[in-house]
Amino acid sequence: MQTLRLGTRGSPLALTQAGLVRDALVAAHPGLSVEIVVIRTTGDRVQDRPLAEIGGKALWTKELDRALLAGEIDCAVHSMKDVETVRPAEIAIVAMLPRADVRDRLVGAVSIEALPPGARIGTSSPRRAAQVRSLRPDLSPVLFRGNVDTRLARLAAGEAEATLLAAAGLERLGRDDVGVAIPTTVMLPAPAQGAVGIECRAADEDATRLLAAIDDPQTHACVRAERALLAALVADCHSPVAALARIEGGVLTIDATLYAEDGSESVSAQQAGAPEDVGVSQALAAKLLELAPPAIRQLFAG
Ligand SMILES: NCc1[nH]cc(CCC(=O)O)c1CC(=O)O
Repeated sequence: MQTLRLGTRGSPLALTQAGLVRDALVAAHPGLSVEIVVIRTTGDRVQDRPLAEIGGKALWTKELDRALLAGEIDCAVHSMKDVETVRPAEIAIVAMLPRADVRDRLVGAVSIEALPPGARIGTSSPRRAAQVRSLRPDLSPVLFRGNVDTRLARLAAGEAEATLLAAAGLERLGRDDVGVAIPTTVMLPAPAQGAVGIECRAADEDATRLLAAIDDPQTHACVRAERALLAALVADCHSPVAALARIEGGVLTIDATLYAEDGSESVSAQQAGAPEDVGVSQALAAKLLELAPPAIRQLFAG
């Protein structure tokens, strides 16, 4: 019997997502054995500082990349939202599970408008901080890191009046009773939010074939377009950028908003085209940068 070693981070959400991938693989390939291998990452170790300070990039992927390239695992599961835009050439993103709810959930109030004046919002996301301040300049973002349970505990301990969490993570942890979903028209999500991706070594034909069977092409095309936008903006998961693609009638439409860090300014645009055409995202990036005031433009495109 063939065994596939599936690398993952060790957080409760990562382990749940790895379980979903294993179940999908076993359903697609009866007789395949999938071994889940937990790899500890820098992002999991250091929880008390903003991500950008710890060295910024590759916090969640570096150790998994190393294990993959060293042959200790055959594939790696990631929340696509946390995967850097530029990946090593030897590693290929082969498959994505069907996307979960892409929205953010507000925990602590029924809506952003309902929050008391000056309320503290626990988040470590520059996007969420800018978005709440663009909606309510009186609100004050405070640094909140750690996994979902840690953040909810810090909220319960009174360290903030509210926090924002991805609906996808809450749902996968069976916590969809927590908070209220904010419509994407009010708060556009992070690029790739709600998508779980699986990578393998680009040269590994066996793993590529096994993983291809569980790929959701619609999710993959939308997330590819959102990531191509980040690449064209020279942005990453620490940039105040929101983007969401959808496919309807064979046409991919992508919406995006760039923010000034304090949320005082923002610029939004939309672009549509063929799902496989990265030119759609590149055209959108060009449009956004052209419309952006200097305070926003300086944050992007290098
Ligand atoms: N950066 C942390 C992170 N990465 C992926 C998710 C949730 C799951 C997802 O968006 O796919 C979260 C937590 C959150 O934003 O609430």
